[in-house]
Amino acid sequence: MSANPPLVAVPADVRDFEKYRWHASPDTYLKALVRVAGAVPVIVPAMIGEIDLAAVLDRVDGVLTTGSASNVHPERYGVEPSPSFEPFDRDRDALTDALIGQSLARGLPLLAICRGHQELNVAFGGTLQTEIQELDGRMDHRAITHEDQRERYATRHDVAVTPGGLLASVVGAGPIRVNSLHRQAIDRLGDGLAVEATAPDGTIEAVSVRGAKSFALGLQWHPEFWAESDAPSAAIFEAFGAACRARRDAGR
Ligand SMILES: N[C@@H](CCC(=O)NCCCC(=O)O)C(=O)O
Repeated sequence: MSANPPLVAVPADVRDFEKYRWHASPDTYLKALVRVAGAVPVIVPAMIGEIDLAAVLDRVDGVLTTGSASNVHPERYGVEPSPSFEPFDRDRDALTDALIGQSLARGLPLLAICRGHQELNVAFGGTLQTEIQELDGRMDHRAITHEDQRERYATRHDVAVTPGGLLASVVGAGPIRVNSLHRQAIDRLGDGLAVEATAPDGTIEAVSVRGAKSFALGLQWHPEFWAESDAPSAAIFEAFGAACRARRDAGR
């Protein structure tokens, strides 16, 4: 561990188990931040309204929003809720919406993964589709059923990388092979976002924030899972870590 590592805020998911309510994040994201980005994650409880988020953002050098089995509540993008959009985590929705807006306004680096990528689109006024595997011409982007997470997170399809974009500057011209564990996807792209990668069925797989003051990338896939062994996944976490170090060096 290097001296004075950058600190990265990670919004917690809220889960009920073992008779307690937990505010927690999967360790795959935390390990990729520590081991590949060279950063220290700081898990932020999903208690917006009770915590001073500005005071947290004063002290961190970047934000990473994780994937999750829960979905952004459709009311956030103007769609009537129905069971096909469940499960929800409305406390996380509220936290990530504020974190994304405030971190970008401050010029903090942002890496938004899977649910986080969908949250980024909604934060910019975009919408999501649910059960995309049931739509004409679309692939099945869901995880396979398997006990072994390495099988669930095995790479499934290529993505075409937009030439000249932020992602291309990190992973090269592509295409790159990615994993896929989602049933929702971007429908209408948020104003102010740029498409950075697409799947063969047209699914928007990566976005960046136009005119962002720092690194700001959303990815529908999961580079965290293979960040220690897959070159494009490592490059993404290394680039995010470098942006966080630059932010730290510039003064919080
Ligand atoms: N719930 C959303 C986002 C998908 C996501 O973040 N997946 C993370 C992995 C969850 C798992 O272990 O299956 C969607 O389904 O689109």
